[in-house]
Amino acid sequence: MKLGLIGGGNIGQFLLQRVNGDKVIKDTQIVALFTRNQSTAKEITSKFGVANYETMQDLIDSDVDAVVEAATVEVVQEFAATILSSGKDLILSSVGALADADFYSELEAICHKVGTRIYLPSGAVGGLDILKAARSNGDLASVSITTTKPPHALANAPKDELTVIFDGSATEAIKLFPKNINVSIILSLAGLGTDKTKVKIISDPNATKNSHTIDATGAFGKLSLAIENDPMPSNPKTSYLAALSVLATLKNKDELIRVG
Ligand SMILES: NC(=O)C1=CN([C@@H]2O[C@H](COP(=O)(O)OP(=O)(O)OC[C@H]3O[C@@H](n4cnc5c(N)ncnc54)[C@H](OP(=O)(O)O)[C@@H]3O)[C@@H](O)[C@H]2O)C=CC1
Ligand SMILES: O=C([O-])CC(=O)C(=O)O
Repeated sequence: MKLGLIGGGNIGQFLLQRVNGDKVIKDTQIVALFTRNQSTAKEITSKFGVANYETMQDLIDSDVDAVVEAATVEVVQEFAATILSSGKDLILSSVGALADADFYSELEAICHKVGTRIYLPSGAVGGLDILKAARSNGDLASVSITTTKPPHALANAPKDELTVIFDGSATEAIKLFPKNINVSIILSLAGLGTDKTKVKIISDPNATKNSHTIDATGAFGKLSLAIENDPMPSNPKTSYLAALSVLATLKNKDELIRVG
């Protein structure tokens, strides 16, 4: 499989190292890159042997089979429809873009018409299997997530005291923190939707990890899941697990026997 990559940052460079450098996925290579910073693009192209495209359309017109996004919510909003319409599958890191129900429906309609698929990795959290199973019978009653990060991993967070900087719905959370709370949208999509998924974001000056606590209730019983994520060294906002989950999605994309 030939992959195109959007975004040469933290997750993008991790994928380049594992897929192209270490060849961890048989018969799969990242062959094309579209990113913003052209000096980073030059370094990446010479280190990993990918072609750099200065416009998204040029990448779409290339012979890639699928496109992996590791950029921003805005980039997904701008380019997802064109990519899917061109017949290429899309694997997203910035899943927060799908919080907008109209945008979600628009992309779903394109996939239906063209026969393409969107893959949404679990990101920096887990428990999606439990939410999906509970929801399948209409028995999921509540879902909430509390995210705690150090102030330097959040936007405009107070530096010296533990502060709840957001308390509300996932719908509002992703608008205010598009680089921090994609996790609330993957939980919403697996569970009760963005309006009913409750989100709390805490800035903790003593935190060294990106922690997420997920609570859910329903006819199945009660879920309580706490994860303490090590941040990526190159971008403290992003947990290492988020990058691993994209790699796992690529590895499992065409699997014949599906787990979960
Ligand atoms: N689903 C989840 O659980 C998680 C999702 N994420 C999300 O994944 C995404 C990637 O994360 P990460 O790799 O850490 O982010 P980085 O900031 O490290 O990298 C983003 C890359 O995208 C590039 N970029 C930004 N804007 C554009 C644009 N308009 N056109 C082309 N390229 C662009 C940046 O270029 P430049 O160098 O010029 O800035 C940079 O190379 C983010 O949206 C993040 O919020 C992160 C963690 C968890
Ligand atoms: O990486 C994390 O811990 C969570 C994150 O940034 C996001 O969901 O956007």
